[in-house]
Parts: sequence; structure tokens; C-alpha cells
Amino acid sequence: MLRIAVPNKGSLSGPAGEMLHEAGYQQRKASKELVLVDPENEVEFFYLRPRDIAIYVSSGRLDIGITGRDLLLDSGARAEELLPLGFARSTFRYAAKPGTITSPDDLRGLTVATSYEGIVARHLADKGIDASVVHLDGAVETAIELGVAQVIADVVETGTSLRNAGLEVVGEPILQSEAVVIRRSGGEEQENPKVQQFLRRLQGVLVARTYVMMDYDIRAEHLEEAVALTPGLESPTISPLHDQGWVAVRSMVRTSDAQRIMDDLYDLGARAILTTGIHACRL
Ligand SMILES: Nc1ncnc2c1ncn2[C@@H]1O[C@H](COP(=O)(O)OP(=O)(O)OP(=O)(O)O)[C@@H](O)[C@H]1O
Ligand SMILES: O=P(O)(O)OC[C@H]1O[C@H](OP(=O)(O)OP(=O)(O)O)[C@H](O)[C@@H]1O
Ligand SMILES: [Mg+2]
Repeated sequence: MLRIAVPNKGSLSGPAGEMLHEAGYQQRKASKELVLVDPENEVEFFYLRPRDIAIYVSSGRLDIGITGRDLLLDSGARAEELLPLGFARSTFRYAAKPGTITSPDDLRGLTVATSYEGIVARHLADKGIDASVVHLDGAVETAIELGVAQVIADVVETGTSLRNAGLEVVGEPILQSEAVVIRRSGGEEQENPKVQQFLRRLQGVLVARTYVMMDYDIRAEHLEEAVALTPGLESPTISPLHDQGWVAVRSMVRTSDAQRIMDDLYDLGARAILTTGIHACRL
């Protein structure tokens, strides 16, 4: 039975559960359930605090886990990324009151409040900056107003929390984060066929979320130009139509490009242009 760590709370928990459900795995019905066995898929899910997941996985007690890249790096645990999952995307940045500091170099001698002490301490050490770090559990943006620190380092997505606290970002992002599947560093998990199957299922969900299937009819003489617009992942399927001057084309296209491609195909003379969603996929 494959043993997988899943976030039990916070920003990662909902989207991780949805992705696993889309990949055909059973998910817990109540947020108090700590373990769920899915016998049909031979998987056991352990619902753990996102911050703890890299530690469990690095210990080898669990085969793989879903967590945030920032949490993985902050933990310092001997675990590494297997697959980025495209949700809970965020940056990790310094912020301060406008006009107080302009670059991380100005942090010398100041105090930085953060929930991600590991990342901040390493970043300061790498840059040779001598600053104090104070650990707070959350709502870090308030630390400056209350005089606990002059600078914060925190997760920034839309920037709304910073704006509401009257803060602005300082310097470039320290890192870009998103949800990731992790395994123990140097472990053999990637060779495990069950792990490979799990990753293929999640990759299938990512593809189904990113692509639509496009079908259209086009006059044979315009086929090459049409195929250039819809090259597909490998090569589009071309089927003959009863009217010999026309062919039918079927190809996967990125959802974000679909409307533009439909316009271009129409201009080229394509007709009966349809897109349909993909529910699941194995590439
Ligand atoms: N607003 C956000 N947008 C995108 N990702 C976020 C956001 N806030 C936190 N994350 C990501 O979620 C993970 C942190 O999850 P965690 O459960 O520890 O914190 P949280 O989502 O802020 O929940 P909590 O309410 O317990 O603080 C990190 O990977 C972080 O990058
Ligand atoms: O840039 P934004 O879109 O505003 O998102 C970033 C905010 O979201 C998270 O906070 P959360 O609401 O989880 O509260 P917390 O600080 O207590 O973790 C994170 O810690 C930031 O504060
Ligand atoms: Mg939070």
C-alpha cells in the first residue's frame, strides 16, 4: 500500500483534495479524519499539517507527500520535488513600510519577522547580511505596526494583505512557490511502479486542466496551414470526410489559446469547429 501525506488545513488542503479526487482517489468526507485507506487504489492517505509533511516524508515513514515548495525548503528536511502541481502559487518576499528600506542590503542590523525562519536565515546568510529573525506563526504583516520587527518576509500572492497593512515589497522575490509532490532525498521511490502510477494520474489531471480537444473540418488544400495552428502534442488525427475535398482534424490545444485558434481556423475556412473538455488523460 502506497503511503501518501496530504495537507489537512490551509491553502493547500482544498486544492490537493480536489486534484486527488479528479485523479480517481477516494478522499476523506470530514476534516477531522486523520487517515483514509483507499483499498481499490492501494493507497493510504495521511492528513498532516502542511509544515510537517516534508519531515514525515524525509523520515521514510511515508512514501511521498504533497506540500508547498516554500514549506519544503523552510523545513530543511532531506526531501526533494518530484512533480510541480500548479496550485497554491505564490512568491516569498521581504516587505516593509514605504520609504524605510529599498533593498535586502538595508536589512543589516534590523529584525525580520517571518513564519519561514529557515528560508530567511539561509537567504540572509547567503547574502552575508547580519540581521535578526523573529518567528511568528501567522498574520506576520501586523508585526511592523506593533513594533516587533521593521521588516517581514512572507508569502505574497495578490499583494492584498501587504496593501491592507500599508506595506510594500522590498527587492526581488526570494523564491516562487507552488504545491509539489515530494519524496525522500536519494530514495528509490521514483522506481516504485505505484509511485509512477500516482504521478501519471496527477500529470493526467494537469493535462486535462490545461488542454481541450479541438475538432474541425477543413478543405484538404488548407490542411497544412490548419495543422500548423493545431500541431497537438504529437500529431493531429486526420480523418477523411464523405466529401473528398474536406478532411476532419482532431487535436489537443491549450485552453488559454483555444478561442484565438478557433478565430484563426475560421479565417482559414475551417468550419464545424468544436472544443470539448478533457476529463482524464494519460500521455
Ligand atoms: N494566499 C495564498 N495564495 C497562494 N498560496 C498560499 C497563500 N497562502 C499560503 N499559501 C501557500 O500555502 C502553503 C502554506 O500553507 P499553510 O497551511 O501553512 O498556511 P496557510 O495556507 O496560510 O494556512 P493557515 O491559515 O494555517 O496559516 C505554502 O506553500 C504557501 O505558499
Ligand atoms: O498576497 P495575498 O493574496 O494577500 O496572500 C498572501 C497572504 O495569504 C496568507 O495568509 P493567510 O490568510 O493564510 O493568514 P496567515 O498569515 O495567518 O497565514 C499569507 O501568509 C499572506 O499573508
Ligand atoms: Mg497562512
